[in-house]
Amino acid sequence: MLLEYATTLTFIALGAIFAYSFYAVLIAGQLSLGQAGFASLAAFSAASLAPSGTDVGELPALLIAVGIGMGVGALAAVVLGLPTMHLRGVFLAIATLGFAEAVRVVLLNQEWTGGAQGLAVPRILDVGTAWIVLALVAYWFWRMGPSRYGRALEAIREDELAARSMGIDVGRHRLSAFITAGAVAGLYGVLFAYYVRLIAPNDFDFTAAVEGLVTAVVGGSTMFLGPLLGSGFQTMIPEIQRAVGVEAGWIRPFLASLLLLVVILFLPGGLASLIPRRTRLPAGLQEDEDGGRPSHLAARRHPAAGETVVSLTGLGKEYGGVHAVRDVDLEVHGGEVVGLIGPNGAGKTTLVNMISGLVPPSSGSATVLGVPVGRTPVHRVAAAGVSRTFQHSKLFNRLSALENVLVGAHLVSRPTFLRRLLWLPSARRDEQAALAQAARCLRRVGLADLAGSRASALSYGDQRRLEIARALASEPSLLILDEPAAGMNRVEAARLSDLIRSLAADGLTILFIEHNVGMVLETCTRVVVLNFGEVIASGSPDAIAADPAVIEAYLGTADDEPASGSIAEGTLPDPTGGGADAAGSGAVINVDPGAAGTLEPPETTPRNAT
Ligand SMILES: Nc1ncnc2c1ncn2[C@@H]1O[C@H](COP(=O)(O)OP(=O)(O)OP(=O)(O)O)[C@@H](O)[C@H]1O
Repeated sequence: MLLEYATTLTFIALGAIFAYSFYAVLIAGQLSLGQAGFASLAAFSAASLAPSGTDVGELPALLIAVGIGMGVGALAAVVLGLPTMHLRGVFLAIATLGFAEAVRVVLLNQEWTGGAQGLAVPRILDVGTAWIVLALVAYWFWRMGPSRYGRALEAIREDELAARSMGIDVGRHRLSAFITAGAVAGLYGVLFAYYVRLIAPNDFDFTAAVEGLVTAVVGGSTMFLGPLLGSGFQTMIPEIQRAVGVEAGWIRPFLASLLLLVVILFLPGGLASLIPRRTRLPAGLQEDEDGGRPSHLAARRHPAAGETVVSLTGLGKEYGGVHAVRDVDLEVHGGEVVGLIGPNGAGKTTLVNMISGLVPPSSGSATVLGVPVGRTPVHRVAAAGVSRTFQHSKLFNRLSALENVLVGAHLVSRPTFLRRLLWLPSARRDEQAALAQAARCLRRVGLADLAGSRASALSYGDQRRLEIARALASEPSLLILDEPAAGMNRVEAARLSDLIRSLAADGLTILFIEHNVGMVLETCTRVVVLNFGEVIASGSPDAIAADPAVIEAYLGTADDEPASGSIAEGTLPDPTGGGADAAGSGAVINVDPGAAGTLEPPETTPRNAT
């Protein structure tokens, strides 16, 4: 019975292994078509270099061939990956496709490959071995998924900028995913060669690459079983045709294309997304008491009170002719809660983007926690102890709230993937510590009940709190919050104010932008006011509330329309001078009478990308 279907079963296994080489990069959000080239180089190298089965025995010959093939595939991926890893989306697909086509044409014109005639290879692979290898590959990706490395790849796929800000070295992770893809494609090439008996460069052409990609996409790139489901489905179509007596050759590609269309339109996560994804919640997650910092996490030394955390000298940023920030001198010290306020377009977000390393300054210098920002990659600034939230939530939408916060703990948790492969108890201990840390942060912002919910399914206010929990998980020394209360109601904003004060009491230094001036005055130890990119005032909340320059920036000069309101009470008019219409032009400030320390429901305004 099994033998009757041996060929079909072997091709399901081979197709799935090839699809895993696409899955390896799709999981990190990369679209590559170079796998056909890796497989082809691996197949011909192994077939030419590996000893024959008659000399060393069939299994050793196959193992040596697999070793050569995976090595060649991985090496080719390094060579191709180094110059192309900065490319995104379709550009990476085109570059890698170009590589695969170049490999095909070169191999087609070589004598040692047999050219278009191909190269004879002994059949050593059988169905059992093919499935054992597939099981090993699937095991690799299964164990990788919930590891620190696997979660980092998923985070990169969901939002690369946010992943960088969590301390993930995106370039290194993308390259390692690409090398894995090369090795797995090489493995496929060798197994294919040692099964089909005759390989030709045209077996690894554009159609083969697209078929591998389609199999991975149809199966699903968010769950390790996806490639297997995709390959099973694709390979079974002709078998089903045969069983029902319809032999037309066009049916398989037609159904495969139709399925691809259906998956892309209605099932973006592929067939695997039909399998419910469970997020394991750590024991005690729902408990109210705060269990303290898990001892397995890497420790971080926070600056003492009064120590310089941020030092900006003559910092400026110019976009074309627009001076978003000009000549800012600012020091922030350990334990301070500094509020950054100013009218729309004053340069607040640009300033914090420079402090967190996202935007390089055009002039001046900035040192944050001892790191010179501007010359330091974002993930290194994060590693120095800077953590942030964004003006527009940048959550990992397809991950659960808990998984989002686990990614936030990337910097303080230990790598677990290789130890997970071996089921070492220490990996489990480290995972438990990371889970406990994530649970602690979720509890701190009041989201423990929603730990298993997808980030995208949360309310706007909860998403903002989740971003704060994610930022806290790395145990930062400097926490930067960009409009954290946007979208929160009054009660939530008041709770947020309490949270910020309690974080400061724990020794965190906090810098936050907020349009709710009342809340800023109530929460901060110092307020810095920006207008037209320049610092126009800096001082205690009381001093700022009475500062004539600040009042002028918000209320306008004597020549302007008279406007009523008080900074101290947080009852300021819109500084852009707009009414309801001005919302469309970016106006937002809490103008609710008597709303000191509170916020109105969200006013939607056009914002920067970050
Ligand atoms: N990437 C960019 N390219 C060009 N101009 C930019 C860019 N980012 C910001 N600017 C400009 O720089 C100025 C300051 O913008 P920024 O977003 O920093 O102000 P903001 O005080 O944060 O405003 P808001 O309160 O509306 O968020 C604005 O004039 C804006 O148009």
